[in-house]
Amino acid sequence: MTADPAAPPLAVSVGEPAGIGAEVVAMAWARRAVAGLEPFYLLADPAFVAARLARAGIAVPIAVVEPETAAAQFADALPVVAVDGAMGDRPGRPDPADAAAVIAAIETAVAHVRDGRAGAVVTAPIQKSNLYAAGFAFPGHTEFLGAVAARHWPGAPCDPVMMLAGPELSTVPVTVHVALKDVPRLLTRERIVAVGRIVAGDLARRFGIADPRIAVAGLNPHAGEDGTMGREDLEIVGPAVADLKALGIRASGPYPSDTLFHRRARTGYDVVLGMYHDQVLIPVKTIAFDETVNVTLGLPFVRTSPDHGTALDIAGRGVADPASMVAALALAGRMAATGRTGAPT
Ligand SMILES: NC(=O)c1ccc[n+]([C@@H]2O[C@H](COP(=O)([O-])OP(=O)(O)OC[C@H]3O[C@@H](n4cnc5c(N)ncnc54)[C@H](O)[C@@H]3O)[C@@H](O)[C@H]2O)c1
Ligand SMILES: N[C@H](C(=O)O)[C@H](O)COP(=O)(O)O
Repeated sequence: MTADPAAPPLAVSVGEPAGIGAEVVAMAWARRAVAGLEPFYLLADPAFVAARLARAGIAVPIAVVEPETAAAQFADALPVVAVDGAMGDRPGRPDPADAAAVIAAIETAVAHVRDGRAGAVVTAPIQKSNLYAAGFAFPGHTEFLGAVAARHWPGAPCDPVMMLAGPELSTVPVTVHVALKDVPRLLTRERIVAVGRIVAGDLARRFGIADPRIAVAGLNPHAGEDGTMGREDLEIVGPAVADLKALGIRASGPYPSDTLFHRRARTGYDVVLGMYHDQVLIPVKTIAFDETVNVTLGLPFVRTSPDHGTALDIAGRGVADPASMVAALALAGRMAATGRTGAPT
């Protein structure tokens, strides 16, 4: 892909300051040329970023900028746009005092895209429990971004759908950040169809897969074994697959999920729609933890994220692998370019 010099840079929210976010963003910047990354800037407290990079021994210069001057600085330094609020350099020790600035970074990234100052949002991981402790009312970025988008793009479709996109496997959970015991209650024919439609539409529009093959995983062992191991696959998942087919979408299933992810099975579809988080995030992270990207479909803007979390256990040491952040930045750049030109790159 050739970078468009007129394209706005990508806005990257720093995520949990006690985690590895700032470190993997700086290390991704160091790989910008070899990875062919579009210009990006980090939304954070600049004093925190400087302190963390020094502590971690990451020799990346930073430049405090506005979004409009980020691209010009990108060759020489990691551009940092200051957010409201301070962030503490406490590796491995999240503090609810940082939560307001962490949330402000995410909100600001979206506002910058809305205003045309940024081309896409890339988020470094948040420590969900730390934000909850400070009153954050959303299970994760995915749900929060849906609410922020609805505010900034009134009337536009905003139904966030999580997709984990890896080099060999891409998966979508229909239910996301909910307790396993609540999944059967939350699983409806209508919701499976709604998610399937968003996946089919966005894979065509944003990924250039014109008629994506969607394999739908069953909820129960052996997809219910004809109703003997749970009736949801007969009564909810199966009818939803039929509805998707009736809409002209190339959906199939429900399939037993234990045999849906091996190498040969993976040649038969473009994406798996699963019924709950771990059913489809375990295989994708097991196959390619370092390269997989979390993409939010169903929004009026592009958002990507690495697939890993805050990695509190290794924060502050400069040893985190930035590969998934590099992949998230690269994918956001490609998706933003597709949005500008209408053609997948
Ligand atoms: N996008 C996001 O905001 C996001 C994504 C996933 C998890 N999380 C959050 O992160 C927190 C911690 O989650 P977790 O412990 O389940 O998963 P985790 O991904 O943070 O860590 C799991 C293991 O993988 C290692 N690891 C993670 N990323 C690494 C990297 N880049 N290089 C080297 N090793 C790496 C960690 O050291 C740890 O041993 C939770 O609050 C969770 O909700 C946030
Ligand atoms: N469910 C994601 C995962 O395990 O990788 C992660 O929690 C990120 O979710 P958000 O992007 O919604 O924060």
